[in-house]
Amino acid sequence: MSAPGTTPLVGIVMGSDSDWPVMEAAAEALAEFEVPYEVDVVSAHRMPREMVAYGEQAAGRGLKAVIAGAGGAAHLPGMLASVTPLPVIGVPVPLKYLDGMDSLLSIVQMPAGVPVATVSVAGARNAGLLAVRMLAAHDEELLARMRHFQDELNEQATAKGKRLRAKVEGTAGFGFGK
Ligand SMILES: Nc1c(C(=O)O)ncn1[C@@H]1O[C@H](COP(=O)(O)O)[C@@H](O)[C@H]1O
Repeated sequence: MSAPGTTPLVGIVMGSDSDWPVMEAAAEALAEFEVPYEVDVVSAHRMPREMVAYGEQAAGRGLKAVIAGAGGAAHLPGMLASVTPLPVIGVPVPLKYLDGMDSLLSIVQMPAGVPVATVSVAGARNAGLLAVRMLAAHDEELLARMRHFQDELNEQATAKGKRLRAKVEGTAGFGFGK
């Protein structure tokens, strides 16, 4: 899936459609920055030949980064990283057992030479934002939008401090955000 008439720049893939409720946040982050993306199910375990083909063709199709999410024995991100020269961002998807620790450790502990940028368990939004930053390194307009986004985060955090001080002290007391 990608917006009509646009070439996807980021591929969001996952081991199963059951990962979508977690992975959707990556798509939302990319959409906020109007970065075209595609989504698909690509499992290293269940469809290894298609997984290899996806990884091998990703750069040639114009993708600049791949976000790969999987749960349990999450080999998908690492296997994709082994067949594409593109940056791969891994999202550990938490399942019913082990709270995502299994996915996290499967993704994060890659052998030297095959990097996967692992985000937190269920951290798909950060995966999307990291992909935006990667693209922004070569795109001044996107860089400006990321700076604006960071300024907004700063304002929101400052407002939280102000609200908390007002609640605890009765008035907005001393603080950085005063
Ligand atoms: N970890 C992997 C891989 C893989 O790494 O290739 N393929 C599927 N899966 C994971 O299996 C879980 C259960 O999948 P089902 O819900 O389809 O049974 C999902 O979280 C998926 O990412």
